[in-house]
Amino acid sequence: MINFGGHNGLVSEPTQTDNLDDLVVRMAGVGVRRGRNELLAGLDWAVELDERWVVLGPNGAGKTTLLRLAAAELHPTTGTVDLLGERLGRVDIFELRPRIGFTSAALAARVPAEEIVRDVVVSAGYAVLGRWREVYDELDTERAAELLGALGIAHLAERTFGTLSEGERKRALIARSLMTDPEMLLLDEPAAGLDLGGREDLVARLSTLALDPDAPAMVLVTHHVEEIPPGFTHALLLRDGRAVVAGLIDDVLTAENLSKTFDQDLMLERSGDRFFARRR
Ligand SMILES: Nc1ncnc2c1ncn2[C@@H]1O[C@H](COP(=O)(O)OP(=O)(O)OP(=O)(O)O)[C@@H](O)[C@H]1O
Repeated sequence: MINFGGHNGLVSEPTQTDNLDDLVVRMAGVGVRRGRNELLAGLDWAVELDERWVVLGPNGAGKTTLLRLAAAELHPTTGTVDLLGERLGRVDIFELRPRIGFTSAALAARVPAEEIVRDVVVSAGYAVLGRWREVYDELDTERAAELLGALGIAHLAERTFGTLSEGERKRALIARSLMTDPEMLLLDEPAAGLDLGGREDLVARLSTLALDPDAPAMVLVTHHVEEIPPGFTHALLLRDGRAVVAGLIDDVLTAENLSKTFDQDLMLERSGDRFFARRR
């Protein structure tokens, strides 16, 4: 079990009046435009502290753009984005970012191949990447070891990042994203490129995390319903930069909604707490 420092425990029992304090993401009327392209449009979305969201949609739907907004990497062209109670545009993003864990293929590509895995993880606490000559605090080094253990790759701590398999890299970067004990964890296609065993292992580990009441709020982007870890509570389906539907996973994940989102006649099956989809 990972020690999350208990920041969730500091929050008082939610009541109707302080519900707003529990919002880790609030987007209102959000649009992102680049030239003539509307990457996102008219998006209203809120994520609460104890929620685990999956964002599903076809290629080009705007999923990564949405996650980059939630990671304070991007500003909206229209509308407002509040993250952890702070309004984007009014807050110092360098203070905000350590409170948000983020993994993506873009981040993986920026890790120098010769970086030692333990340093990839521990350097997150210092908001750096590829600066392995930092002198790290012993407690931070211990936490990095604990996180690598929780993700099943403690034995790879001394290896260089470049020698890891795709699946091992993903796990190392998830460990890194948890290093700062973030209040929100954003995962952009964490299972992309993994073989069946690697995917199943990652889904199981993310499920353990999702079911841990002390874990941060989570948002996971994927193209595949098979990659939804048990314990995820909500889903947002995106198509052409717009929300098709959003809400509790059991209400949102239907064959009809998936068919609308992916513009195909799809069947959806549920086996236990996992989902499977195919063309009708
Ligand atoms: N800087 C840009 N200028 C113009 N168009 C852009 C820019 N960045 C992204 N886009 C377009 O915006 C759309 C949404 O991109 P985004 O990466 O958010 O989609 P996605 O749902 O994550 O896609 P994928 O599943 O393929 O990763 C795409 O059509 C993309 O080509």
